[in-house]
Amino acid sequence: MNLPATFHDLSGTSVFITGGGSGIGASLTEGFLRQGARVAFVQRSESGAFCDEMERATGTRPLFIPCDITDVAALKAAVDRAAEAQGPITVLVNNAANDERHRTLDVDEDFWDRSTGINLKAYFFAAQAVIPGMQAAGGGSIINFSSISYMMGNAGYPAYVAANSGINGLTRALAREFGPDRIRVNALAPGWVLTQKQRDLWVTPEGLAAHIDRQCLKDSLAPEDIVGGALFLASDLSRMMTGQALVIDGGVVVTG
Ligand SMILES: NC(=O)c1ccc[n+]([C@@H]2O[C@H](COP(=O)([O-])OP(=O)(O)OC[C@H]3O[C@@H](n4cnc5c(N)ncnc54)[C@H](O)[C@@H]3O)[C@@H](O)[C@H]2O)c1
Ligand SMILES: O=C(O)C(=O)C[C@H](O)[C@H](O)CO
Repeated sequence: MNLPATFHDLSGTSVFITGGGSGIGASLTEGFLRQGARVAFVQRSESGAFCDEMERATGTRPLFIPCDITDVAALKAAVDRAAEAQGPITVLVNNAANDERHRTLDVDEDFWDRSTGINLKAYFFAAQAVIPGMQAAGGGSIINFSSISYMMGNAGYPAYVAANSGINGLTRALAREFGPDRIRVNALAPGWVLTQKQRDLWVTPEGLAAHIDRQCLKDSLAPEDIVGGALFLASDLSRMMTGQALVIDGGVVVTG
């Protein structure tokens, strides 16, 4: 990954990323490591090979903690372990999500609870787990990954879309509550980012062409394209920015 900028204040920072071993999360892990940050990440699947790769590429090994983020006690234990090993967490990236497709008339209560458990509830409890450490450290930055899916009004995964809208409400509420502690809380909403998983599961030539037709910029987005926005929101460069949603989508959703 070639990063054209250095955010000096991120060097040595203790960063915690959910789902930091694959997809966009893997690029976030690499991006923060390249800034000299100490990165801990959680996900369910084994990540030894990815950590080896990161150590080779950046000179620093991320701390991988296996954890299902829908298990709130395990999530809190993972945050505590990361803080103990790498110092108080001052950057939290709520990135892990599940965009499994479903149809409204097929959804039962169990599916709804599982979906919102990953896509919304875990965001809240990860924030709750890091906030006392951020308060003690004199501040921090929480970055909540959302999605343009709810701005576009996408069909095909209503529980996911609802959670992504909810993430913006949560972001604003936490920004208001913890602003006096100098804890900034922002959302980052990517457009369609062509991870390997997206290519394997959801990308069709027609679907992609129709989507790019809606973008102002006609290139497709790669995971690396999202990293700069996350580094900016983590860094003091965005010192007075909180409660906002930063959209990186090639211009599908025209904001302003
Ligand atoms: N890829 C896109 O096109 C796109 C578009 C808009 C928004 N986003 C958002 O960006 C973020 C990352 O997306 P992505 O496409 O890289 O996702 P992904 O599905 O490729 O990766 C998600 C990560 O979360 C982890 N994860 C999932 N469930 C978990 C659980 N219960 N416990 C622990 N870890 C778990 C996975 O292991 C994986 O590492 C998400 O918040 C997503 O909503 C992605
Ligand atoms: O899945 C998401 O969160 C997306 O935003 C993906 C795309 O924007 C979508 O699949 C294109 O219609």
